[in-house]
Amino acid sequence: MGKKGILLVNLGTPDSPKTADVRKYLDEFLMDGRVIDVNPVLRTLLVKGIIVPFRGPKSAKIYKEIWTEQGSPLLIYGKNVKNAIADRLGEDYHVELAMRYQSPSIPDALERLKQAKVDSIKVIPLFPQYASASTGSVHQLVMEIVSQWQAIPSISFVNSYYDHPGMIKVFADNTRKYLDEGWDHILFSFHGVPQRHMRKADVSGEHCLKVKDCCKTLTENNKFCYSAQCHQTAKLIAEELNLSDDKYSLCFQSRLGNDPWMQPYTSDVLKELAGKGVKRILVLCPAFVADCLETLFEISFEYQEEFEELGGEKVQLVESLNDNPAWIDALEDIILNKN
Ligand SMILES: C=CC1=C(C)c2cc3[nH]c(cc4nc(cc5[nH]c(cc1n2)c(C)c5CCC(=O)O)C(CCC(=O)O)=C4C)c(C)c3C=C
Ligand SMILES: [Fe+2]
Ligand SMILES: [Fe+2]
Repeated sequence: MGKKGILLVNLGTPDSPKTADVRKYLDEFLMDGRVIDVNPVLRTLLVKGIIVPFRGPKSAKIYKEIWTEQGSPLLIYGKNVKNAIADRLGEDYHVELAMRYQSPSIPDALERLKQAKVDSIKVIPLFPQYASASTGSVHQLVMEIVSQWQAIPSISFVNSYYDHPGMIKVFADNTRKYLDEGWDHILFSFHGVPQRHMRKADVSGEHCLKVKDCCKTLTENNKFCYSAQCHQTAKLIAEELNLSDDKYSLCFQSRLGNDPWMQPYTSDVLKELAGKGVKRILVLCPAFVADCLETLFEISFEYQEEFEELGGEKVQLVESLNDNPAWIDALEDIILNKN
């Protein structure tokens, strides 16, 4: 019998923080029709004509701030997790790590699984919540590639694990370490997506952004809604920490462009909290399994600065799952038990 193939996939990061590499990364990322989901001509004009030329140098500056001697944190944690889970699963498994954009690429990782003559492939996106722009894009590309193979092995795709008890517990345990430092409020800041993506993911066509508080609870109608899955993750972590409803709130960061994104925006919530006299905020980012530009810079630097200007004092990031051994336990359970 051959081995079982496991393909772990995260979003991607530039090969280096040089402007040319950041532009290459942004170009591949934002030309994805599941990310900028407008007609191809408009997308090409927007991405190649405006976003990449102007955002490239700005993003490169930020990447330089978070870059380490070993490279981009997102990739370093990805490699550590891949090695740890491969050790854990042992001889019967062949584990590969890929990035949806840039390297290591999905085509190369799939080729290695093919060369290893695996009997099956299980695709595990490193995104706890399903979004068309993240998990959907990974699954689409894997399907496109594997559909061209002569011999197609058994293949399965994990949609999400927003409520996995082991994962929830790692976020909660990471938070507990800070709790006795006296925080006025706890924020769950998730990466946002445009509201248009929420409408498209509504399998009923009658729920998301149409019903009051549409995504605050998870139902049959919104089970693939990224926002509903984010709310559920936050609720479960809050329950694990025994937080009362008034002690925490949820918000969405990283908006790009002028279209409305999922709300409330993190910046607006910071403004509101500062207005109420809140001084010290603890922030969790449970859309990310690893610390990356969005947490290390956006939360710890940009939102810290914004909050200070509003009269606040401290925005403290709770570290992500990274290569925490308890996360490896949870991931092992996801690999072995999730369909
Ligand atoms: C958690 C899952 C993610 C979703 C969903 C997602 C959607 C999404 N993102 C952009 C635009 C950008 N995102 C950027 C960085 C980035 N995004 C995610 C994850 C999700 N994005 C991660 C893990 C990262 C960090 C990568 C790293 O190298 O550390 C960036 C690049 C940085 C910047 O210039 O700000 C952009 C741009 C859109 C438009 C979108 C959905 C439509
Ligand atoms: Fe993003
Ligand atoms: Fe929804």
